[in-house]
Amino acid sequence: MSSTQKKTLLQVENLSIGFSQYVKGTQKRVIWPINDMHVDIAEGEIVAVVGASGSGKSLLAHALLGILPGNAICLGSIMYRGEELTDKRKGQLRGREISFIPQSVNYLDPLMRVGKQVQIGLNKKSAKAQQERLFAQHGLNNSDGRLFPHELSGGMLRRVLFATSVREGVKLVIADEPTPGIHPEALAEILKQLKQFADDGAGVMLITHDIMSALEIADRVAVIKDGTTVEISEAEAFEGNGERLKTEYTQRLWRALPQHDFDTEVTGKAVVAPCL
Ligand SMILES: Nc1ncnc2c1ncn2[C@@H]1O[C@H](COP(=O)(O)OP(=O)(O)OP(=O)(O)O)[C@@H](O)[C@H]1O
Ligand code: NI
Repeated sequence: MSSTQKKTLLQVENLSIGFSQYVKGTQKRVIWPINDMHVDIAEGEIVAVVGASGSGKSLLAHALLGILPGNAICLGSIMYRGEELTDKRKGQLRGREISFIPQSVNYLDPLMRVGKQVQIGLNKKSAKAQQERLFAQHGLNNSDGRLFPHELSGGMLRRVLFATSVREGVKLVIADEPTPGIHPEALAEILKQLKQFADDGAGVMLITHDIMSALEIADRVAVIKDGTTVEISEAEAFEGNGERLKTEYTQRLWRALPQHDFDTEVTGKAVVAPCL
């Protein structure tokens, strides 16, 4: 599906994020890990955001959710459903219309049973039943709900995190690396669920290192490098030798994936890969 056919849900333009830091004790300076980044998502569209570690993917997610640290400076324009996404609005929509699947399981409360955590934000009356349904859908046992985060495996915790994102009325899903530490079957299930969000009309931002998995469901791919957007291309452009990709950086990234080893042999040229 192309974004031109659908209504724009989210439009990020000229996003820069800086942190003021003290140097030499008292002198302050600002570093800018995100510089002039842009990305947009239409209703019902899945946009994968890929980029090397430290390129600024999580900061982008946190800026959209309004959960950047207090010393962060955020510039640029974030439009959501045609209106500026102010800090106040971010707070109102977070965990409701805008759903977040965080990168780290540390986002879970270590002192609260995981079942209870999944019930947060659900209608009080039906919360317990709905949580149990979500657990079943995510391959978790009913009895797991009584456990605390430290009593679950990494893979199980990721599934709990995922269950916290499924809320009625979700219009934008931001998933930050939802798949590491997950076995292939669960990976397929997560991709299927993200696809389901999109089929139900939500926009999905899928932040990941795993381009091949992302391409199974993504409509477009935004490539991030050093805090800026290098390229946004239709998922279909990621095929063959990557001739349809716009930048050399993305072409190198694509050709360096393990699946494309044979290309190096055919051309006899060594591919210098930007690492993901
Ligand atoms: N609170 C902070 N203060 C200063 N710099 C920060 C802060 N948070 C993040 N950064 C810097 O911003 C850059 C981008 O970080 P970010 O976590 O967004 O990367 P990422 O693309 O999500 O990486 P990964 O794939 O490893 O999760 C990094 O260089 C990081 O050091
Ligand atoms: Ni990250």
